[in-house]
Amino acid sequence: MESFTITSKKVLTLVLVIDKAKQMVLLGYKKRGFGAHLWNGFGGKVEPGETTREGALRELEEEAGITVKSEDFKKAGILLFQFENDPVALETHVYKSYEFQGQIRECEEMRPQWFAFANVPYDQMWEDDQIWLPMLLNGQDPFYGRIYLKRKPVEDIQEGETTAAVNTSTSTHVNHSTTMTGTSFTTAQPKSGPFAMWDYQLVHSLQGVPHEIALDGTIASFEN
Ligand SMILES: CNc1ncnc2c1ncn2[C@@H]1O[C@H](COP(=O)(O)OP(=O)(O)OP(=O)(O)O)[C@@H](O)[C@H]1O
Repeated sequence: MESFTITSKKVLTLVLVIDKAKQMVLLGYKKRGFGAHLWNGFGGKVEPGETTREGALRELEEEAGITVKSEDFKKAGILLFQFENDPVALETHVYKSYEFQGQIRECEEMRPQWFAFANVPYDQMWEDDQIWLPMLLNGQDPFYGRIYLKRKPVEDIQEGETTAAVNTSTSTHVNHSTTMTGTSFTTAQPKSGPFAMWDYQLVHSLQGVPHEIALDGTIASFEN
């Protein structure tokens, strides 16, 4: 795991708005920047002086034009993305809401669209989304974990690439402990995006959501 050693992290947010009655989730097509041409939740970097909650609500308003009342806005998980040969990890705080106010609108960065739970475009999303988003949609949150990604060879990220099925024969590593041990699966072939998921450790937590994941993966405290 030498090539996945990290020395610092950036704090990011990711927001999923869900229509429970219609069993649909609001995603955004990222038009530019990191993760361009992929569907994802709404979010971005947390600014100095902002809490992750405030940052998540601001990004949702900027990118989808909608607001969520504080009491409806729930922390669903925290994910530490580690990239091969990159000492800076991305600590992503995931939030969810079943309610929202305002008019959904497109912006320069994101094009929002509702998807039925059964039609989420996982083949046009970050590979890790297919691991944790079903958990969030099925109410198996909160969760936390680490996800390891490798940069794809350039020839694999050309348009029209064939997408090999991900090996899901081993079960997803979801348990009720607070440790993050065990390996789940390694993708046979990269799917979408500039990075391929290499490995992950994901835990369905009964204690709430960790405040943060330390660089060595340890968890100090939880919030509810
Ligand atoms: C590696 N696997 C991943 N899987 C799922 N989601 C991922 C992700 N890696 C990053 N993300 C999300 O992508 C957004 C990037 O945000 P990003 O555009 O960089 O931030 P922000 O809008 O502040 O950027 P600008 O400052 O406008 O450039 C942000 O929500 C972040 O959580």
